[in-house]
Amino acid sequence: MLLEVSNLDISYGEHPIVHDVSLKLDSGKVIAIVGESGSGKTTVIRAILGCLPNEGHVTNGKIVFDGKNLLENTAEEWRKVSGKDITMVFQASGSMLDPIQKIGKQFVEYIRQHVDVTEEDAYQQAIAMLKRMNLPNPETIMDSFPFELSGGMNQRVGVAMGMFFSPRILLADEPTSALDVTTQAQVVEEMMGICRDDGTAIIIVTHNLGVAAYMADEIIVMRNGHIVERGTSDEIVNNPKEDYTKELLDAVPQIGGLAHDIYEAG
Ligand SMILES: Nc1ncnc2c1ncn2[C@@H]1O[C@H](COP(=O)(O)OP(=O)(O)OP(=O)(O)O)[C@@H](O)[C@H]1O
Repeated sequence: MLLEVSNLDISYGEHPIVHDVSLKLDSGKVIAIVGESGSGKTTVIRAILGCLPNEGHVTNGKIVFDGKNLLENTAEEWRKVSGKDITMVFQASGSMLDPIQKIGKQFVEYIRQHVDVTEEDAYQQAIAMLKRMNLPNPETIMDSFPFELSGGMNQRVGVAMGMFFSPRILLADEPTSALDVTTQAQVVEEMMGICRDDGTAIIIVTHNLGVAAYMADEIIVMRNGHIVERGTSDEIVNNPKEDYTKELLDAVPQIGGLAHDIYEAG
């Protein structure tokens, strides 16, 4: 088992937010965590990456990655794992990219933080990764500021950085939410293609049950910090047990009528 999260409780300050969350993830598999805003989805994946905000802390449970409980990691051990073995693509790619630095400078620095390569090598490798994300004219992109690119392009840059080290686990926090439906589908497709090639496992956090059903082997439904239902995409979309899950499915028109169609297509 690549990742095993058991009985995780998380608080912000004195307030318990996430209760008794468990999940198991094998290499190459995809789990989607869905649920309404504030249900605790992002908090769970931030805990897995060891990047809860200051006041956030795990109060109970284990996060075992590759046989080791990450919660016992020293700061140095976390640094080695996060950004390389476990990476995160953020909601708005903008939040990952510095708005006042060119993409190329950021990408090259990111690479050189983790591996000892020359600037030129890092540059060439970054270009190759942008090509894998189907970005046209990667040299021009490297020479651009984030605000000079479209949302879809920034998103692809974020995914390219997140995938650069062929992480064992990619944590994707609504990686497509800022994009229109067609671009969403393309970016998801590209991200999954690279993950399949590299054997990367994914945990994706999303409001979009269409995206979840299309991508995921397992869907976990969260509400108020609790897991209320879980199952295969087929089970959740075609045979939901909980009223809450049914409500999320009923919201499908709001997500473009995609859930069923996309699942059938997938
Ligand atoms: N830094 C923080 N300090 C205090 N409370 C927080 C903090 N971040 C999140 N929370 C609270 O934790 C709860 C869960 O938030 P979280 O962001 O994990 O939910 P989410 O399901 O990912 O929501 P969304 O879909 O809107 O991103 C919310 O009630 C939120 O107000």
